[in-house]
Amino acid sequence: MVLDRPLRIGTRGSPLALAQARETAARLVAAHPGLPAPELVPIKTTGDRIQDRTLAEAGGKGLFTKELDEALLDNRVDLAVHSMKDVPTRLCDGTELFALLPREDPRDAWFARDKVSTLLTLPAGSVVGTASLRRQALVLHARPDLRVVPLRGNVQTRLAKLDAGDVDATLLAVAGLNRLGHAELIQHALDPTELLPAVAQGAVGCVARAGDETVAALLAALDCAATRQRVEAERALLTVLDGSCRTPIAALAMLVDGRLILDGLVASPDGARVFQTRKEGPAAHAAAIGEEAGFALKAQMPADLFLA
Ligand SMILES: NCc1[nH]cc(CCC(=O)O)c1CC(=O)O
Repeated sequence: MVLDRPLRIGTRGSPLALAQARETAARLVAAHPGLPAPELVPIKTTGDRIQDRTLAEAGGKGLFTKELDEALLDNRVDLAVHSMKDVPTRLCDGTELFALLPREDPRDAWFARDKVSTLLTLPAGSVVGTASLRRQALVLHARPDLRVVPLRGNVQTRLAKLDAGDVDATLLAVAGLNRLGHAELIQHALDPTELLPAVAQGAVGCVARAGDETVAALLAALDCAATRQRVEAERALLTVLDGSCRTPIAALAMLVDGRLILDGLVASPDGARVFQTRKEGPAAHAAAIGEEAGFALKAQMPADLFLA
């Protein structure tokens, strides 16, 4: 398939978003020899503008996707590249998810200012910086004696704040550091049994206009089936729980010999209460396994957890 003009790829302007968009462009060109080099179109989203409060405080869904959806629907871009972690379970009407790139490492990476302390050995009373309610809840669950304060900004900003002594430790997605070419900065990756990742962490998705057959066909070559099954299961769990920014939810699906194993968790923001489930089945039933896990969590959790 050959297009006579460059594809316009909508992306946020952060270094990580640009790296993901560049990877998508490179994969498109590799899959479709003769395709004109795609053009990157950086677009600022509401999530990029909010710097004075955490996103949970700001509320609302699609803080990192809305302006990219608008650009798609206005025909200013042909596709948008997203961290799937930031994409609401219900996509914007008129858009469709056409490809998931091969998933990166889904785990969270740990950074201590002293470069030796771990989540378990950090001195009592130490301050962990994170704006993620999930990371906050799971850190406090493991270590109720630590303090969690909001820490926002892109990867570089947060690591600079750690160096400057604003906090004693922080967490970032391993995937982000790997995709930025900074794997060497990772002190260690937290095991999912210790800190279960966010739904779709490490997955990158390509969204385009529903019914755009040309772009759909170009993106079909990029879709990773294993990633799709894992992300489908995790997002089905999230859909059942109607995940809002205010509820710490975590899920991770793994594939083993054609079977999908899904771990899911909900917690109170203070980490005092954690509810977990594990469901498994044939990988082809990914969505059903996700729903089953979601309902199992819903059955365990007290209603006030959603309001906490
Ligand atoms: N909410 C911000 C965000 N969205 C995706 C990633 C990392 C990359 C990924 O999970 O794919 C990050 C930063 C982080 O959590 O450290």
